[in-house]
Amino acid sequence: MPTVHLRSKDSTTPARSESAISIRGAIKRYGDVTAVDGLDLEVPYGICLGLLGPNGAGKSTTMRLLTAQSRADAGEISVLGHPLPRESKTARALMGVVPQQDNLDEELTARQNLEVFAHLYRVPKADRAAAVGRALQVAQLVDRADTKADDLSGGMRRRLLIARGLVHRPRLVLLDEPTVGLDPQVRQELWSLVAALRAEGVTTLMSTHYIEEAERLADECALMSHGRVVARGTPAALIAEHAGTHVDEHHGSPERLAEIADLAAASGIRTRRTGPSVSLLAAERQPESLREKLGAPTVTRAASLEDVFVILTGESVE
Ligand SMILES: Nc1ncnc2c1ncn2[C@@H]1O[C@H](COP(=O)(O)OP(=O)(O)OP(=O)(O)O)[C@@H](O)[C@H]1O
Repeated sequence: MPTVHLRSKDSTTPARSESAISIRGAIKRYGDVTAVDGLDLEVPYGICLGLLGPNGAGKSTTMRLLTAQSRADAGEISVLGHPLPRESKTARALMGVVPQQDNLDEELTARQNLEVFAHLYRVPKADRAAAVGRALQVAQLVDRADTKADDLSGGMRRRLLIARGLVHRPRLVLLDEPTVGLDPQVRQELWSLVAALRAEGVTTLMSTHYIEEAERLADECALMSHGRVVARGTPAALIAEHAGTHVDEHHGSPERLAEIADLAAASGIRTRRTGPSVSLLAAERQPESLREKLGAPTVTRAASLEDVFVILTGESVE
């Protein structure tokens, strides 16, 4: 990964807000569906916050509210100190947005795609060539600058999409499911790109339903379920609070597993079903009496963010 400078040079003039993003009590309804349901979210400057949640949790809707593509039915939202929707134009010009859907112009080359956005983001004419050159470097597409987007591989297009959102060196970047549907190798490449942003101190809000992605890249995670944040903290803190230090997995017949789950619940120990086993979270907290009734677990393993995700959202993971 080349050393690239992604952060805005104008960071000497930070907005006078405490958070890069502030969402208070936001509600967004689509007919009978409440996609965002009283959402509170503060993103301090300089961190990468992972917005983690299952499909339908409201992550994309939250992103759309922040880019003012959607208007909240209630609540207060401000981005880089600019209240939305009143100052959405200013806010949009200051942030970089990387959408979930690939919306590159396929007829244009990589360079031309970046030029169009440098223009849209009002990069001064004299600086545009340098901005585009830097973005090509970020995307590692210097050699493919004159290739039409249509002829780039899936991974190259994703990198271009991210670099396009960075062409004006924004202080805040919104990444909506940056690696959804990509193969593991391409995902790894994009992770280095996001890690570079983080190292540069660019504030990043990244929605994802890949737990590993959040665990690797995010300083903090906000776990979203049914339109609101149900837990927030560093991955380590979330694991310690909700899943303890270790998990006991018990295998057995379906009847035995149901019995184990009932016994654990009666002792206030949370469980999750994983295929042919039942897992006791924070197993170190189980009383001796329960341990005696259950016998030795089949496997004992370290608690993970996946355990937290499953227990708090009630969803399984891919
Ligand atoms: N334009 C829309 N019209 C109607 N319902 C919508 C619309 N956009 C989102 N929804 C609904 O709002 C809820 C939240 O959707 P949203 O796309 O924000 O979730 P998500 O967490 O981003 O999930 P995914 O990972 O699948 O994108 C879902 O029930 C979805 O069907």
